[in-house]
Amino acid sequence: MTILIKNATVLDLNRFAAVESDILIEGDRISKIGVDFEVKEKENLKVIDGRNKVALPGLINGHTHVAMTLFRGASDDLPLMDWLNNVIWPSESRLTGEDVYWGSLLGIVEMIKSGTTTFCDMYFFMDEVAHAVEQSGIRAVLSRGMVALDPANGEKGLKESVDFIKNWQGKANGRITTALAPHAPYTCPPEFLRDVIVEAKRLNVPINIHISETLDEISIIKERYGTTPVRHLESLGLFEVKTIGAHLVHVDDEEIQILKRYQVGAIHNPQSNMKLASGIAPVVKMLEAGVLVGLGTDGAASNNDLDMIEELRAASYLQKVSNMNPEALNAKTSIAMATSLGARALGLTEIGLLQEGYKADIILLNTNETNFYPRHNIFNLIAYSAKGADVDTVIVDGEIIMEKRQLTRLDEEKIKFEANKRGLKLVAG
Ligand SMILES: N[C@@H](CCSC[C@H]1O[C@@H](n2cnc3c(=O)[nH]cnc32)[C@H](O)[C@@H]1O)C(=O)O
Ligand SMILES: [Zn+2]
Repeated sequence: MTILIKNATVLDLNRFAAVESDILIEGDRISKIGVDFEVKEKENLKVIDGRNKVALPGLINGHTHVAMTLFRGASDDLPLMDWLNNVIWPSESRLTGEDVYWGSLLGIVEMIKSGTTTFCDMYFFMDEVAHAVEQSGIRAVLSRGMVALDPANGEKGLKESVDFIKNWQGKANGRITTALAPHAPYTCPPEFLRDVIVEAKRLNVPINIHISETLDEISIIKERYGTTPVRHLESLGLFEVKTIGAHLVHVDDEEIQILKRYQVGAIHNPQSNMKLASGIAPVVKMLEAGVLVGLGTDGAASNNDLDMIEELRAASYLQKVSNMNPEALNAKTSIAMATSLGARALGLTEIGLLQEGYKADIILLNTNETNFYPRHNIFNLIAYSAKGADVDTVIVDGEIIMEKRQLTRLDEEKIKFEANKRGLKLVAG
């Protein structure tokens, strides 16, 4: 189908400008942005009225565990290690593939409705997550999380990961890409990580891993290996593979230089870090050093939602208060972290900008709500006043997957019903 968005306010994140223009989408790509251009296709043309709407690249959720929506609100107000060991991991041991499928759909609906068009996931029963992605029309980088404290479990995880990558890499017209996901340096011993690095090079996929999330992790790594997580992973050669590192809360200046040198994608999850009291990542310092910093929500059980508009605002406010500087992490930078910079952090080169030739992953925010008036500065309005519910239309890969807040592919009521039933049962035991 050919889609023409007429008279929208289009965000150009290369120049950080907002321009009144039309956008033409042919197939899965943006073919033209401008005014008064001729459209040849007349028959199969869908025209969207862009007045009172701002078009921006679809938001990129750089780190989540999407099916963890099933555990949302089941257990809150705990530190990470207690939360994982005593609540989440026992409940996860009862999960079935079908549960993960419905939980993933619930999370995907939530993401689409708040403007996310790409997410990076680490979980298990990944075939089910991939089916949910395929059906929903969203884009995703998917990885099977591997915990190797018990070597047999690590081996099983690696085998499943390799099969998953072979089956799904590039599927759904390229909407699905894959990664290898050793869970964290404290759950994956060096010998296992070495095997993962070899496989990642052989399969040419990135590595997705939690790094330096809490001070507990820092103590564990210090005790076991006499160093810090980033140095430990560097010495193993892990960063020779394109790495997507979630959290990176506790990193010193020298580690920031390591992250920069290897172009590690550092995914900042401010709300999860605040809620689990993990700490405050030195985002301003990382950005100044030239690290590719993206943004993520983490799972819905530690956030507790998957709304990237909220997340980018939280990122900005957290840096302002921790640096005691209101100029820190300004509106444009936090929007870039959720879009163009986030794409680069994940190693995705065809999304994150509204630019001719790029994949057509576009969201339209309805700017006709009171929170968008007066129209002083659209970047400030998006970063500090917009809400997930202002997302009106979502296009991924050239297809409209939500129009006027109605999902075109998914049955939202059925998804809520199934996910609720399954989530309650899993946590009750
Ligand atoms: N336990 C599985 C694979 C783990 S997938 C990824 C794991 O990350 C867990 N997780 C979710 N949020 C966080 C976080 O913030 N830090 C560390 N782990 C997390 C999540 O509960 C899930 O168990 C196996 O070996 O078969
Ligand atoms: Zn996580």
